[in-house]
Amino acid sequence: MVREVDLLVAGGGPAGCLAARQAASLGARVLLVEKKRRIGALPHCAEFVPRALSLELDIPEKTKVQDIVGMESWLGEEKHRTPGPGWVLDRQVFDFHLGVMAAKAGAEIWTQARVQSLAGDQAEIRLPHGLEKIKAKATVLALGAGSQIARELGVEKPSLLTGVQVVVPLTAAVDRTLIFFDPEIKGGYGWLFPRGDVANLGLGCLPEAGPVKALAALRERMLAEGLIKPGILGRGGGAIPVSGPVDSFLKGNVILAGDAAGLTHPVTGGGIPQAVFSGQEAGKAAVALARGDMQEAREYEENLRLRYGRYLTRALKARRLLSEKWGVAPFEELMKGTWPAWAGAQRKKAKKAK
Ligand SMILES: Cc1cc2nc3c(=O)[nH]c(=O)nc-3n(C[C@H](O)[C@H](O)[C@H](O)COP(=O)(O)OP(=O)(O)OC[C@H]3O[C@@H](n4cnc5c(N)ncnc54)[C@H](O)[C@@H]3O)c2cc1C
Repeated sequence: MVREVDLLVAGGGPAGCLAARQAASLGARVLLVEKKRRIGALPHCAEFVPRALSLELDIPEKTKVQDIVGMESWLGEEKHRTPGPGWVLDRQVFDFHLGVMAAKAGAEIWTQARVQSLAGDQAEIRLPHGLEKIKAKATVLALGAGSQIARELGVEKPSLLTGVQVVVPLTAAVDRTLIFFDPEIKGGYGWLFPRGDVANLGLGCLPEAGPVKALAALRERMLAEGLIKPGILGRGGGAIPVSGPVDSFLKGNVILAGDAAGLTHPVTGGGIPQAVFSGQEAGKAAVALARGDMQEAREYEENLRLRYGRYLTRALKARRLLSEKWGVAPFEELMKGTWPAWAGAQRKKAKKAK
């Protein structure tokens, strides 16, 4: 038997959950499918979000584990302190909370449900008890970075950095995100994002640059600096897309959102705010698409470009510096447009110096 819905949402990360919530709250019959056992189970993430995200989404206190006052970037021996307030979240709690919001709005959620194929309005979902066939008027594709299903729809494979991360005990409280640029971390950077007594210590770099070895070296450095204690409480990692937005966010009756749409920042690897924005917008657009309103559905592309076009274009330029000129890229060039607050602070400093 084929199950019919208005909207199929593929993937239960932030983009998928918010698309499902938005569409369900507009009255659509929504089915969200997630391959993991639980929404929010072990997301690959350093878990930092800027405070500005709260303008778009109510972020409950229970999802925040650490207040962040700013950022400290290490470039060799140089250290730059810049503004950049935000929070380190507990992504497991955060993503689950978004799933609950979607369910409360009326979306039906299936876990341990893997999208096996997607063609036109037909999808096959692999569940523990067998295969389910779904007929959907529209689909939101929010399967994260580099999915095979996206490729089958004609989405080009993005360039991916390999992200690796460990959870380590801190020696003392830290209230900033620490960022490390180092020639050993080729094509990317390292991070230490505090979360109470522990921190997410990780890096993203070119896969061929030996991410595991580079992370071991970074951990040794942090131990030598006295920032962390010995021991590893957890390990994780994942792919970080860094080639920018896909050529089209609409593929027939499929709408791409979040990492699947290539919205991750090509230098910082940050993608939660873009997943939140695009998920909500994709939910609205998918409802329009399901009732055959192409005009409104196309506004999705326009909204994404208006909101993130310039930001991501500038970041792509910085990414090129990171890939091509690594080792000689001046810090200020690298950072241009990457963290706007940083740029603002530098401008003020330069004015004062004059
Ligand atoms: C190591 C690392 C650190 C990061 N740190 C940060 C950070 O500090 N701040 C930040 O803003 N961003 C960070 N990011 C990026 C951030 O995690 C993503 O941008 C964000 O999760 C994107 O949300 P999404 O909903 O698009 O995709 P995802 O969160 O990846 O969700 C996709 C979902 O689809 C599911 N799925 C995949 N295939 C299938 C299938 N066939 N069938 C059913 N379900 C499927 C997956 O299980 C997953 O739950 C980091 C990424 C990595 C890898």
